[in-house]
Amino acid sequence: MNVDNNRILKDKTFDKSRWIQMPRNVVVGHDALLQIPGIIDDLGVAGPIMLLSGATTIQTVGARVAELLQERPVTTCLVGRITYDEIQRIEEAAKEAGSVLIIAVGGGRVIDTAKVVSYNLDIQFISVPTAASHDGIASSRASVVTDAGNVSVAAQPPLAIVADTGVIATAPHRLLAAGCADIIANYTAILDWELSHRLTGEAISEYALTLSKITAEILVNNADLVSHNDETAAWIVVKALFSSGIAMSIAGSSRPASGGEHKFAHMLERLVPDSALHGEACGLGTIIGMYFHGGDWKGIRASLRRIGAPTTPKDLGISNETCVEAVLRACEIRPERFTIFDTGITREAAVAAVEALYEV
Ligand SMILES: NC(=O)C1=CN([C@@H]2O[C@H](COP(=O)(O)OP(=O)(O)OC[C@H]3O[C@@H](n4cnc5c(N)ncnc54)[C@H](OP(=O)(O)O)[C@@H]3O)[C@@H](O)[C@H]2O)C=CC1
Ligand SMILES: O=C(CO)COP(=O)(O)O
Ligand SMILES: [Zn+2]
Repeated sequence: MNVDNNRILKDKTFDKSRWIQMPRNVVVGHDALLQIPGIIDDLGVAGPIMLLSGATTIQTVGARVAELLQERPVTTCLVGRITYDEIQRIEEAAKEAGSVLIIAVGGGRVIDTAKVVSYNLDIQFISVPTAASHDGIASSRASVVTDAGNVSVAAQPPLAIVADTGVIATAPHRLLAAGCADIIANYTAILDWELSHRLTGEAISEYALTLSKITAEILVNNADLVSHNDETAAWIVVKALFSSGIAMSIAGSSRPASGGEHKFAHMLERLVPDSALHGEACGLGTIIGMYFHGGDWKGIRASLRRIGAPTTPKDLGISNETCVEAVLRACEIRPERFTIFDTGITREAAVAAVEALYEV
């Protein structure tokens, strides 16, 4: 059943209520894909299935999942950019096919699309990440691209997550490094949340905040283990992405994992679409955000470098000027979310921050 995570039920004695939705089955490990038919049976969902995937992932993992489901009625749909038009197109296809369950096999775009479509149609969905590239694997939020930039919308968390570490370990290392950067972003996301709490009185959830922070710390402590084509590395990163997603579900917002560094990343995506993976842009934003907070930005940069994530505009193939523009215009994204990027940064300060990225 879909719910508004922030629904407030008025009551005479206690006027606060929150409905937190969490995944029911989480299967992580080698050959976890093989568990999908059993998981569907365990969930007791019977009827037509919509298999959502991406243009690349359908050819490998999506095809394997389709084979595992060959006894069942399955409609396959490929997801492009996650916009409201695209969501509507997939909703229509799911309605036409009478789908009662969505299985999302792919990266963050595919999984976020399934979250919104399943929420709108009030049907269930299973998240099958093909890469550890983002922390939306488990969360009840989805990020949708609009003309005004990315918006974070309430959505349905997966009823089950199937993370096959064999699959994830063979994905390009760039995706794993981006997932790590999306977690490292939690450092500045929580600093921004605390800043907003102090300056604007915004409510914070200590549980969500602490979980988000510990998740980033554990990941950074294990950074040396994050190597390519290694299932242990896939394990470590998937656990962190799951944990960060749960922090968002507890908060009922992406606040614990998305602050100014994400606003910067969303603006960069708007200025130069597809120049970076989501996590890569967030990593760059985290160094810059930490620089403005006066924190250990060199430590953040060192962790990102160790993992193999980009740390300069040059690494991403974009100009310093574009990066400065993204710093200055990050405040246009989700203006209601107060962060260090919303404090009136001057062009001189933005240029200095971007130049500092190259310091040895
Ligand atoms: N809701 C939330 O809480 C969160 C949402 N997000 C969202 O997630 C998205 C970012 O996710 P991300 O995964 O980086 O981006 P994408 O979903 O765009 O995936 C990036 C690319 O990786 C490819 N890919 C995925 N898995 C594999 C694999 N095993 N082998 C080869 N290629 C593969 C995809 O292929 P294909 O063409 O098949 O798609 C795609 O081309 C953004 O839209 C972001 O806003 C991010 C964090 C949190
Ligand atoms: O990416 C996220 C957390 O990593 C959350 O997405 P938003 O920035 O769209 O809220
Ligand atoms: Zn993110």
